[in-house]
Parts: sequence; C-alpha cells; structure tokens
Amino acid sequence: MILHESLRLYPPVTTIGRRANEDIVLGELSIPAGVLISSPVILLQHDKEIWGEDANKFNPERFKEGISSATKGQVTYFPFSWGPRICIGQNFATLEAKMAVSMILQSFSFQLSPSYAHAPQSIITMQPQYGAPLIFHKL
Ligand code: HEM
Repeated sequence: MILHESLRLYPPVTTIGRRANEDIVLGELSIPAGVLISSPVILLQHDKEIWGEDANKFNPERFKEGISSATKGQVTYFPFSWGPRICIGQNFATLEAKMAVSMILQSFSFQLSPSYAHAPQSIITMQPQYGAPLIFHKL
C-alpha cells in the first residue's frame, strides 16, 4: 500500500509517449498514423475527479483493497506503464523495494531530517531536488 501510494504521487516516469504506427479510431477520436500520443501518468494519478479531494495527500489506505478497487477498474494508476510494453521489471522492482524496507526496519527506525525540503522534480525520472535526508536510529 505504501509503495503503491508513493508511486501514485511520485511516479518515476511521469509521462509515457507512443507514436501511432497506423490510423486508429479510439471511441470518438481519430488518430492518424505518425501522431505522437502522450499519456500523462502524473496528471491522471493526481486527478481529484478520480482519486477524490484528498488526491494530493499521502494516503496508503486507498489501496487497502488492491489497485482495481482503488481505481474502480480504470487505467488511472500506471507507474509501470500498461499493456504489451508494461515494465518488464515491475515485479522485481516491487520485491526489491519491499525487501529493502523490511531489512532496514529490522534494525532501524528512521525519520525525515528537518533539513528536508519537499521539491520533487522530473529530470528524465522523478527525483527529490535536494535529496531526501533521513535520520536513522539503531533499534
Ligand atoms: C520503480 C521502478 C520502476 C519503474 C517505475 C519502471 C517504470 C517503467 C515504465 C513506465 C516503462 C514503460 C516506458 C515506456 O514504454 O515508455 C518501463 C519499461 C521497462 N522497464 Fe521499468 N520501471 C522500473 C524498474 C525496472 C527494473 C528494475 C527493470 C529491470 C530489471 C526494468 C526494466 C524495464 C524494461 C526492460 C522496460 C521496457 C519494456 C518494453 O518496452 O517492452 N524496469 N519501466
């Protein structure tokens, strides 16, 4: 839940681009071959119409019944992309993150340093502009 909510608010890949390789009709949209299509992951994942008034708040509980329940079955959470070219490393990355957090929590508690300044920026990937300094306490 915590990882999902972190990836919802701060998706490392903020926009996914595609080029139509043939003429496509999507509902009422006609997309000619060659047109570039940009899927703004970060905008959909912050949209209040989809996530509610607390869309910009960190609330891992919204994923307590899984992704399909949180998104009401729509493709509105896709930090690893979607479809045939979905991230091949998705399961590996998620497992690695869970293992790293659980190994750290076995030996340490931690808090955010008072020097932290919240300034996410997207330079190829989303990252904290001034880093994310933490203070660790040995258990
Ligand atoms: C939090 C970690 C990660 C995130 C958020 C992420 C996100 C993404 C996204 C959004 C794409 C689609 C990009 C596009 O089509 O324009 C992608 C593709 C890909 N990712 Fe990841 N990724 C992560 C970790 C990893 C890891 C750990 C690996 C490998 C061990 C990996 C390997 C790949 C590969 C090979 C593709 C291309 C798949 C294809 O085009 O068929 N990713 N990833």
